[in-house]
Amino acid sequence: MTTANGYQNSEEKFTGFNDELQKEVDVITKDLTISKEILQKITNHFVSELEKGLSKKGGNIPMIPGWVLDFPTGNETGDYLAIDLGGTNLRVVLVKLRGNRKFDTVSSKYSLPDNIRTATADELFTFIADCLKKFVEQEYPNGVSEPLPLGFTFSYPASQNSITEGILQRWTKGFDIKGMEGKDVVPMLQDAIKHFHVPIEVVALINDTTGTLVASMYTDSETKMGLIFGTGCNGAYYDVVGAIPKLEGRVDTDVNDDTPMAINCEYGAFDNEHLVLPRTKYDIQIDEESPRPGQQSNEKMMSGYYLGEVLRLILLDLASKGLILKDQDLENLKKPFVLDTSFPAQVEEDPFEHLPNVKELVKKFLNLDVNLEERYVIRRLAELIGERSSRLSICGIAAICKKRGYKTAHCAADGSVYNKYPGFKERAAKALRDLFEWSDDQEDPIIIVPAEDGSGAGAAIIAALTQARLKKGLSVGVKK
Ligand SMILES: Nc1ncnc2c1ncn2[C@@H]1O[C@H](COP(=O)(O)OP(=O)(O)O)[C@@H](O)[C@H]1O
Ligand SMILES: O=P(O)(O)OC[C@H]1O[C@@H](O)[C@H](O)[C@@H](O)[C@@H]1O
Repeated sequence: MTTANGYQNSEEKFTGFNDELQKEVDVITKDLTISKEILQKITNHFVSELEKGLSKKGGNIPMIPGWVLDFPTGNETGDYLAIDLGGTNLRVVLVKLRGNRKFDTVSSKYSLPDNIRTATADELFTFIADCLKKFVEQEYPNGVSEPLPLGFTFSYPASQNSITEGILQRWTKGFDIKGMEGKDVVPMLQDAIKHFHVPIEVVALINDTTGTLVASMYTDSETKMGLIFGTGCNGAYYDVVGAIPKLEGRVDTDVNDDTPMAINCEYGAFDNEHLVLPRTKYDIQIDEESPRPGQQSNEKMMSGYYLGEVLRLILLDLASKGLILKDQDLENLKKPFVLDTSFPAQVEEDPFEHLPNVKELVKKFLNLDVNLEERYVIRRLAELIGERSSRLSICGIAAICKKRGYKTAHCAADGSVYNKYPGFKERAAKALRDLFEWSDDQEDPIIIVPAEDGSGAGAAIIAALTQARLKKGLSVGVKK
C-alpha cells in the first residue's frame, strides 16, 4: 500500500482483511501476478508469432505492411491535415512541418458520440466529414486555393495494398458498425468529404502506431518503435522488405530486400490461441461477452477499454460470494463497462490511509457506500490490475527488440493508459528490467519514452513522404 499518512478520522485504521476475504484476495493476487518467468515465456512466444505474422501462412498477429518505405529525414515540410479516429475520440490536426526536425500543430478533439460504436457507416463518416468541415472553416476562414492533403489515422486493423487503401479486417475496442469489415475505408471518407464540399484530398491511410513511430523518429532518430497504450494496445516498427515473406513477388522494381517497411503489428491479437497469456475467468467472460469473441486476447487483458471492466467483474464476484457490499443495491455494479479505466486509475491515486477519495469514487460511479475494508480491497484490486497491464504491455516491446536484434532502443509510447495511469511508466520499466535481467547499476538500454503526436504529425509526415515518393515516380503499394 503506497499511501501517505494523514488520518482525518483516527479510529479508521485498516488492520487486514477478514480471513475469508483474505483467501479470495490471495487467489486473485496469484492469478493477476505476472512473474519474470511468465514474462520471459510470453515474450519468447511473441517473437515467433511476430515472424509467423510476416509469413505467407500468417498467424494470430496480422503484421500489416503499412507502405511507409522511407525513414523520415526530419526535413519534410508543408501544411497537412490529419484525422485520428481512435477508440474514444476523433482528433483533427493541422500540422505545419517546418523541417529541421521541427513541426507545429493545431488540433481539435471531438468526443465520439456514445452510440457511434454501433451506428451505421454513413453516420460515422458524416460525423467525421462534419468535424473536418468545421475545422477547415475555423482554420482557413478565407478558404483554400487547392485541396488540403490529409493523412487519415485509422486506429483499427486495416489491410493495405497501398498507402491509400485500408481494408478493415475487423472491428476492435467494442466497435461493431455494420457493412465496413472487409471494405476499403478510404473511399468512404473521401466520398463523405466530397459530399460536404470540404476541400480535402486523402493522400495516406495510416495506423496510429505507424504514425507514432514516424513522428517520433522525425524528432528522435533513436526511435525504434511506436506504441499505443490507450483504449486499445498496439505497436509498429520498421522491418525490411526482404524479411517479409508474404510480400515476395508483390513489390515493384523500385523496392528491394533492404528497403524499409513500417509494420503495423496489430499485436492486440497476440495469443488468440490462448497458449501463453494467463487469462482469468474474468478475462474469459469479457472476451465471450464482447462483440468479437476470440479476438484481441492480448488487448483485452491490458488496454484502457477493459481495465475498469476487469475490476467490475471481480468486485461483482466477491459481492456474489457475500464477501463485500453485503445487502447493498448492486444494480449499477451489474452494468457492463460502468467503470471506465479512469476509475481504477483514480483509486490508485488516493493518497490517504483511510482512502476517502475511493469512498467518493464508489459513490459516484456505483452509488454504493463502502467501509474501510471494502475500500482497501478495491484499492488492492486496482493495483493488481494496473500492475498486470503494465507488465504485459512490455512483452510486445521486448519481442520486437529480440526479433530485430535491437540492443538499445527508444520505444515511443502514447495513449491515456501510458500517459495517465498512475505508476504505468515505472511498472513497465521495472518489467523490462525483470525480463532482460539487467543489473540495477547499469542504465536501461531499452527505454519507453513519450511519443510525438503520431496520429497528427505522424500522419502528416507520412503524407509528405508519400507525396515525395509519388513525385519521383516511386511505388507506394504492391506492383500494379
Ligand atoms: N486517468 C486515466 N488513467 C488511465 N486510463 C484512462 C484515464 N482516463 C481515461 N483513460 C482510458 O484511456 C482510454 C482513452 O485513451 P486515449 O489514448 O485518450 O484515446 P484513444 O484510445 O481514442 O486514442 C479510455 O479507455 C479511457 O478509459
Ligand atoms: O489509439 P487507440 O484507440 O487506443 O488504438 C490502439 C490500437 O487499438 C487496437 O484495437 C487497434 O486494432 C489498433 O489499430 C490501434 O492501434
